[in-house]
Amino acid sequence: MTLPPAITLQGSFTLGDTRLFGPLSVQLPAGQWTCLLGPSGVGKSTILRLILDLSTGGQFEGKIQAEDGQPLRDRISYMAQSDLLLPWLTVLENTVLGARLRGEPADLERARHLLARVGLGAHQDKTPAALSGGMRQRAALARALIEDRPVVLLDEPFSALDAGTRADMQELAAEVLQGKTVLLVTHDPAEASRLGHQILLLSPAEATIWTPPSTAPIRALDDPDTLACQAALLAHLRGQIR
Ligand SMILES: Nc1ncnc2c1ncn2[C@@H]1O[C@H](COP(=O)(O)OP(=O)(O)OP(=O)(O)O)[C@@H](O)[C@H]1O
Repeated sequence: MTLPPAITLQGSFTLGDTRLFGPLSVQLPAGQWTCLLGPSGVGKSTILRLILDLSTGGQFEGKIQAEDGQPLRDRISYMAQSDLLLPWLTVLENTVLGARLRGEPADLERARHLLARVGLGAHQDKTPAALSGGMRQRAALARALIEDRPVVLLDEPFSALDAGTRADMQELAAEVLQGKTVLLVTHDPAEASRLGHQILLLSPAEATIWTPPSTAPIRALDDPDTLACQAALLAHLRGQIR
């Protein structure tokens, strides 16, 4: 595996005749978690799709590059907002789908281990239709975590989970993805305050840096600085949409 690179995105994005965001500059530090927040529809998922070089329905003018100058293609693991599980495969088969699509041997032992860690050990032979929404999201998380890629893009990966499970999955993701360059889209100020080495607030005009707590992630849920960051961030976001 190559070392996790820093990534820069500079430019503007237009949908039809309307500029959605930019010109802006986003820097993702190497080997760190960046949490991206912003109002619904501002273009957070679009930024992930641009980094992935997937279709967006719009036009991007600018550049996206890894600091090491190497292509990002084949170095990214992605968890989309919808789970994208294949309905005819079991949970275990969905977890190793990436290897299967690449024609590589599947690491079933690691897949089973990760499924146990996300609480789906007893459900690995079921199809997605037999799972709840939160269980499907955890299956999609296991599929993203099993890919040993230096860059990881997560689009609201914990949004369907109950509070306790969400905290557990944040801790698991922080452990498994330690040292990788991670971009996490979230609407949750508590999540960003807990997980972010860097917190970015996206608006149509710019991406601004919100100062995270001075301690290293992952931070304790009851850490006073983390709670203060969460409260201040929420107040700011509420002010933005009023
Ligand atoms: N494939 C597409 N074709 C055309 N327009 C699209 C497409 N995908 C997204 N859009 C539009 O692009 C804009 C930004 O969408 P995007 O999903 O990036 O926002 P977001 O900030 O992630 O929103 P949310 O927080 O609600 O998930 C929205 O106006 C959306 O309707």
